[in-house]
Amino acid sequence: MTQAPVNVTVTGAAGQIGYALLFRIASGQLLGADTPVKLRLLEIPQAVKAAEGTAMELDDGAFPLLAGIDIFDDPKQAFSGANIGLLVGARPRSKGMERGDLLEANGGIFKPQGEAINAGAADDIKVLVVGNPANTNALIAQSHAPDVPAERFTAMTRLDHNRALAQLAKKLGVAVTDLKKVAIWGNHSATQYPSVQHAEVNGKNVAETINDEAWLADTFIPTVAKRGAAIIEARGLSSAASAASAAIDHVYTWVNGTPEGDWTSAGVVSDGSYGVPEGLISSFPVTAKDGKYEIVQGLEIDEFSRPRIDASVAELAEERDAVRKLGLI
Ligand SMILES: NC(=O)c1ccc[n+]([C@@H]2O[C@H](COP(=O)([O-])OP(=O)(O)OC[C@H]3O[C@@H](n4cnc5c(N)ncnc54)[C@H](O)[C@@H]3O)[C@@H](O)[C@H]2O)c1
Ligand SMILES: O=C(O)C[C@H](O)C(=O)O
Repeated sequence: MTQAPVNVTVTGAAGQIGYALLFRIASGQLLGADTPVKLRLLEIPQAVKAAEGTAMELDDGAFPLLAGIDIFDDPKQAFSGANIGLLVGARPRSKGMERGDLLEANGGIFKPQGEAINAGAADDIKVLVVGNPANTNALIAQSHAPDVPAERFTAMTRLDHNRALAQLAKKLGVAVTDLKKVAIWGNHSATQYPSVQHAEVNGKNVAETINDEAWLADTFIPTVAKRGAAIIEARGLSSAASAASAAIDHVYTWVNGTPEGDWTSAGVVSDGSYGVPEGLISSFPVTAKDGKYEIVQGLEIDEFSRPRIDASVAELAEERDAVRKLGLI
């Protein structure tokens, strides 16, 4: 160990993503093999006992980098001193629940968590919201943390990015590492736009190499955009290990940077780039350097891409308007 432990707060710690995520954090995959971590787990009171069970298993892993585990049911305590916040716990949609009800229920979670981050997190706090609807939950939390730079709040679309890489690698018969500059635009929802407009396979344009616009429009895009629903249909539960893996990737890249000549995708606060209204937390192609995600600038957006980006961004604006109406932002 070469440095002081980093405090990582994980909400929804007793849930299925939490179970897949915590062991990878403890093993050093979130921040690197030289960085010890202290876990601060947040759960609702009814699930604290289950979180304690997971903590017992973490102890039993004898992870050299795991410097401590604390469990809370109070966001103020859980986020006190947090350097990284992984906001996984959210209210799932239940039978008969309308979209507005879901947004309101999640507002009740992400507003106090944003306030707690504002009140007590470390100055270098980085937040990743995984719990759905991730972009709008991130917006709610961010809007209640006025003292934290807005760009420290991000929403997860790395799972969508990874799904896009996997589908393209299969189609092209290449390794995922042969692909560069794939991008997810917009919302982490079925309206998202997984784009290959600028993507390269071993230095060649992906769309030209595939040479099949119908496959891109009618198979690739819906497969990626609806993959979450397909996993729920197949497993009877939403994606967990792949979501945890993507959360690890998102934070690792944020801290350690993107490779030269490539980018990744993340939901970040819009600065107005590409016609995305300023302040919305939308997915963009992003690079990471010196601990900051930045939107890739200056890309030409073609006629195929423009309406698809706009449609997903319009959905984000609707969600923002709905939570504004509910007084949540
Ligand atoms: N962004 C993505 O790519 C992505 C991918 C997969 C799943 N998700 C979302 O992640 C979320 C978690 O998924 P899961 O499968 O782990 O769900 P889960 O139901 O197994 O676990 C959620 C946990 O959150 C806890 N929780 C609820 N309210 C809380 C609060 N106020 N504070 C702390 N904990 C709270 C619950 O007690 C539960 O243990 C869901 O919203 C899911 O839709 C997002
Ligand atoms: O939980 C869901 O609704 C699906 C999840 O966001 C996913 O993309 O797998």
